[in-house]
Amino acid sequence: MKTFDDLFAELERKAQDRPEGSGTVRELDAGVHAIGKKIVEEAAEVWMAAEYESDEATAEEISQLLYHLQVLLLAKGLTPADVYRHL
Ligand SMILES: N=c1c2ncn([C@@H]3O[C@H](COP(=O)(O)OP(=O)(O)OP(=O)(O)O)[C@@H](O)[C@H]3O)c2ncn1[C@@H]1O[C@H](COP(=O)(O)O)[C@@H](O)[C@H]1O
Repeated sequence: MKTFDDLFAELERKAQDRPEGSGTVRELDAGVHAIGKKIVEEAAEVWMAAEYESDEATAEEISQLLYHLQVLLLAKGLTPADVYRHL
């Protein structure tokens, strides 16, 4: 099972190697403004799923929100350690 840190390591490699067809590369190229909009959209989907959908659907929406937050970390040159420091 993939963890938060596993996913971040994978996305760092994608950002570096820029493989064809990577959604992460596409999103990084779109920039912080576009990534921020995805985060807001996914956060709303988490809220709606939690109120009106199943636990499984909620977990899936949370995974997508975490993914987009990680893309924002990469776009800003931050790492999970920069976040963990504040937890
Ligand atoms: N975990 C994710 C992940 N979660 C969410 N997403 C993206 O976020 C979108 C969210 O889905 P929605 O249901 O909101 O879809 P949507 O609004 O129709 O999406 P778009 O039109 O914006 O693509 C998905 O279409 C994906 O583009 C993800 N994209 C990639 N990953 C993982 O990231 C890694 C690298 O992916 P690539 O860079 O694409 O190779 C792989 O391990 C992937 O599994």
